[in-house]
Amino acid sequence: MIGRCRVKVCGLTSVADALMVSAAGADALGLVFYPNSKRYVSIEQAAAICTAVPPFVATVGLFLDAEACWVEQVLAAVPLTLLQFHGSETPAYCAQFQRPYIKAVGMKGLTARGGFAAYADQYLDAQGFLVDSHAPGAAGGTGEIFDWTQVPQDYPKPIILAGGLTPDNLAEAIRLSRVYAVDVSSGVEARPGIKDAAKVWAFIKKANADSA
Ligand SMILES: O=C(O)c1ccccc1N[C@@H]1O[C@H](COP(=O)(O)O)[C@@H](O)[C@H]1O
Repeated sequence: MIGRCRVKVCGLTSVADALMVSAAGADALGLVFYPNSKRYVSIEQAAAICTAVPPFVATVGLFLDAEACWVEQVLAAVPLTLLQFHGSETPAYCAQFQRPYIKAVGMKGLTARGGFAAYADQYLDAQGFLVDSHAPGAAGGTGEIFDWTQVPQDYPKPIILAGGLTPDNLAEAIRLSRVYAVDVSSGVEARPGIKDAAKVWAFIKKANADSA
């Protein structure tokens, strides 16, 4: 990692939380379009959030093994900057929307760094890879950490670290992983889908202090 570690805060469900997280200095906000999630947002809520966020804060739509027509429906109504595919979506599936995207990679079981590269290399047009704690092929968003020393160090595309990050463990996570960005959801919540302002500010302050 060179320079500041960027921060994505995921699982926003209200305009008020989106504005608070933006004011705290987040680079990106995540909106979960996976209907089984406790952080699921409707198209109407998501459109209101995207309209309200200030310039230069990216909006990221998270999908998990969604029907392509659901992704298209969201894209038609919500001005998203980036897509995040968090399931077992194939490279062809991810590419079909012709939008910038990141692919989540489950690190559990991918113990060798070569395993990561063999998987990630298939997604030729991905903008980057989000490494999370789930097993390959399993659903992510478990709130668990994994062995941060296994985060790929020399992969040629940006790596985003996710999974169980909190204001308390972030410094160690950044030190060991040296990633381009971190992504947090449950670690800065008061309860699922509702962010805790003090935790959000503490998390972003730590990210700024412990990178560069
Ligand atoms: O947030 C969810 O509900 C979710 C559901 C299904 C897949 C991913 C989900 N969230 C993403 O999971 C990682 C880790 O989150 P956490 O910080 O451990 O709670 C992150 O990328 C979230 O965006």
